[in-house]
Amino acid sequence: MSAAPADTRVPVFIVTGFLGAGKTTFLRRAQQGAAFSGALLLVNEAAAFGVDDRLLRGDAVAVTLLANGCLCCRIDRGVKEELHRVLALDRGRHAFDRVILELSGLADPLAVIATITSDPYLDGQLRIALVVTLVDCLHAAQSADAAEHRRQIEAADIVLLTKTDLATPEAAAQAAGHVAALQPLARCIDAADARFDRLMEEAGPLRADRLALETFDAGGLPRTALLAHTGAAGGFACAAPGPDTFCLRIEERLDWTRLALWLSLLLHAHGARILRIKGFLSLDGAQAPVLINCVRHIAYFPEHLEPEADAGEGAGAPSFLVFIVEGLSADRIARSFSACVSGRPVAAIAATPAADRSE
Ligand SMILES: Nc1nc2c(ncn2[C@@H]2O[C@H](COP(=O)(O)OP(=O)(O)OP(=O)(O)O)[C@@H](O)[C@H]2O)c(=O)[nH]1
Repeated sequence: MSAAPADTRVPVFIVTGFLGAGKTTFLRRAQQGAAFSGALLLVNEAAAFGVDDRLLRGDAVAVTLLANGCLCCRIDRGVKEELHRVLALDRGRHAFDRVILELSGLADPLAVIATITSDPYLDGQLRIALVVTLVDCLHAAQSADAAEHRRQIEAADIVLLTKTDLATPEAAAQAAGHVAALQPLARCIDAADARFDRLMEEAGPLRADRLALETFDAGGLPRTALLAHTGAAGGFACAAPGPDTFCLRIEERLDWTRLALWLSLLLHAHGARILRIKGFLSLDGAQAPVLINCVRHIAYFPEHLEPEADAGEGAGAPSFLVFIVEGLSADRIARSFSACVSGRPVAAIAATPAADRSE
């Protein structure tokens, strides 16, 4: 009996997880190893202003920002068009040997998978190799009600638990239990112990085993395939009305003390409604932009980027902050920022591209 022909399609590695779970942190660690070598990296952001693509370069063949918000709703203009475009440009020359797709924290990976597998051209060129979902042990319980968060775990072949260094053992155990309830077949490990290049090597058997178990349990089509196609056919319902995404862009350099005080007051008062704040700041006296990250009530240590490592416009470029919030007024936040931090008027900019907002 002759062996089945080898699958020569380009493998696609999907990295997903809710807002602030640690996707970019994991990928930044991976870019120091061999994981990015030969890869085409697509970074999807919830806002039109990219942060993550500036942090991820490594040896990747190319890095493309898909700043099209909630990707599952705009899949035709987002990942699908981009994959068609790069594959057409490549014309079989194989300039890249894998695709790494970092999804926005609000994206539904099952819808993304369905879009790729239901497009005959893409399905002929690409195969889904692995879905890695990052789950934040500090916030797994708070995010449990978000449909996106559940679908991200349901899609997972591997779940990486993040922030185990900050979480209590009880919170980490609770997060692992939450994962097991939603996707018992995923392998769940501490992100600190995970290496992306190793996961890539094991991807084939890992995914095949999970899908085989799932098919066996369901007695037919894998459950996640059914979920994906139900979502795709019916148009996956994004959480309505959904979080608001907006940006503040500030032209002048900022005073760190005033900004830090304002942020800590904002998070203290409204952290429960702040899903995410991230951005680059141009601070008085700093040689390069400073990266800041907040998730719910927590502000993480600011990171002074190395001037040569920053792929943006460098020191002195306008600061920008992306906010993803629930039930907070963008204008009030902008007014408060103007009054307490910059001393000049700052307007909140809708962070989703105009074309997308018309939908
Ligand atoms: N202490 C600690 N901090 C972490 C860990 N993982 C991520 N962080 C921090 O959490 C913040 C958010 O991490 P990101 O990697 O930007 O999260 P993300 O999932 O890419 O965020 P979005 O793309 O906005 O959804 C950053 O300040 C990280 O430094 C971890 O395991 N331990």
